[in-house]
Amino acid sequence: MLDVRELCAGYGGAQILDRVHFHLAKGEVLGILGRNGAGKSTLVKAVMGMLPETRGSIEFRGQQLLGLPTYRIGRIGVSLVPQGRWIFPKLSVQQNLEAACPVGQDPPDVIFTYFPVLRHRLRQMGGTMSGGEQQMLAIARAMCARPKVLLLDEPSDGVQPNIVQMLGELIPSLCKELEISAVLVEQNLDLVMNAAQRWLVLERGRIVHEGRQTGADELHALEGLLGV
Ligand SMILES: Nc1ncnc2c1ncn2[C@@H]1O[C@H](COP(=O)(O)OP(=O)(O)OP(=O)(O)O)[C@@H](O)[C@H]1O
Repeated sequence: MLDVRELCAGYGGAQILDRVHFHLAKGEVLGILGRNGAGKSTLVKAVMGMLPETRGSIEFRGQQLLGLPTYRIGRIGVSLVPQGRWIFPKLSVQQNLEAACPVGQDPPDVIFTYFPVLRHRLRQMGGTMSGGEQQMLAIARAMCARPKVLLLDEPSDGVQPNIVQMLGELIPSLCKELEISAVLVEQNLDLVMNAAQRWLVLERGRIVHEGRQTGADELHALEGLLGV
């Protein structure tokens, strides 16, 4: 679904990502781990076409995304759930969802299958919802564009543990059932090991580790790399 090669990106002449390389298979959940400032958010922003200083190659089903504006990348089938959620706080849940739908389309019903709480909150202002509920809204909003690739940037941030556990079960089942592939950027090791089939560790903008086994050795290696 996504084939990223030699990706370099940064801000104002400062290079943050250094020749990042990965692929994402259909229906796969790929974790991206790393300490604060490692470049995780920069990676998803670069894929979304939000950073002008991006070089390398980002292919989505064989189509080059590099150089396309963000709205085109969204229309082609890649959706971002940004860190901090960025829902519209003064719009209702319904309006938040409608704002993300292609013109003339309603929010897909399937979002209420995965997030039934939203159906009962359609008139509530987004900003009055809890952190966990806002995260569900942010994921549901991204699904309104009917993406084939979801980029989830630290969905556990500011969310209580029971909802994080729920996300750990929901993300892989949603991807499997709807044939969506996901890049799951996280600092929460448990969430990544529960939800992802494979994970990469970024350190100062470079991939320094790739794992897929959930055993004690891998956990120990990840804890060392992440300093937890
Ligand atoms: N808009 C910006 N302008 C300049 N530098 C930036 C900007 N955004 C991020 N950076 C720098 O890029 C580096 C990587 O930041 P990034 O947000 O990608 O890290 P991260 O791994 O997502 O961290 P965290 O887990 O804390 O969110 C950091 O050194 C950060 O200070």
